[in-house]
Amino acid sequence: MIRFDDVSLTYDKNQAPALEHVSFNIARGEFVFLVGASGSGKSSLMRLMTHEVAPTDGEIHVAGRELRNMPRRKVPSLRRDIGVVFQDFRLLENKTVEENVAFVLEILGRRRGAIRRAVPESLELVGLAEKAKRFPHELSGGEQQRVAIARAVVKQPAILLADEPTGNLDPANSDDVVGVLDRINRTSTTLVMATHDNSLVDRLQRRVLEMKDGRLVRDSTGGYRAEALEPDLGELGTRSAYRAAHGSHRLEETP
Ligand SMILES: Nc1ncnc2c1ncn2[C@@H]1O[C@H](COP(=O)(O)OP(=O)(O)OP(=O)(O)O)[C@@H](O)[C@H]1O
Repeated sequence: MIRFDDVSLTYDKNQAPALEHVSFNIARGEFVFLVGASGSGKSSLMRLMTHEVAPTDGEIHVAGRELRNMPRRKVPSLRRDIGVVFQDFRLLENKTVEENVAFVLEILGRRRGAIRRAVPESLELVGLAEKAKRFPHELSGGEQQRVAIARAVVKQPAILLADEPTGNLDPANSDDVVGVLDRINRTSTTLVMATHDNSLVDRLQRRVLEMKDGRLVRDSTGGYRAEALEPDLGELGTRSAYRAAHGSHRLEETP
């Protein structure tokens, strides 16, 4: 689903490379932690995945596309397949929870009926169906992050990138957010989460990619390998699994 082959990235020729000779392969449905000190290159990896920046060297494949030679006009289609969540939530303060989530689909030009169905499903997935009419400032940090997650997954992306999603949250809210990410991963969404929270990484026992000074220094695979559990069904498989999960996950499972 995400493959890096000997990827290097230099932002500025007068500075050391941000990434050097990075290679890994993330299969469909995996949950991968990206760890490493500040400045080690975690965000740069994510920026390469969304084609916000292009590699200086090496090849990147994301959701069946080779990014290095990808024409600019194909970038929106790549980004439809990727949801992104940031540390600072980035919600629109003058819109309600449901309007924040609907906005993504409006921009994508989805029909009103489809939006009316998708938004409550997405809010239910993150356990916030009953807060649809609230404004962001009326929610806790953890709830705001869960709205941001609902917004990221409402378009049913194959991949969800979370860059320090618990960085601004206390332990209880962090647990809620990680519980939601874990649930989303179980709908076959490939999940990559950058974090500084070692206790969380230890607890979840998933694959860890560790960066140091722009190099990949550790790739440990946890107990769960999605490709061993499920055949690769392509996009259709992802969507149907997502819908099946929407039907089966109820609010009482919400942490
Ligand atoms: N837009 C940019 N222009 C120039 N250098 C950059 C740019 N973005 C990042 N860098 C440099 O690239 C290196 C990797 O930064 P990156 O943001 O990927 O690290 P990080 O591991 O995500 O750090 P943090 O945990 O603090 O978010 C750093 O040396 C940083 O200064």
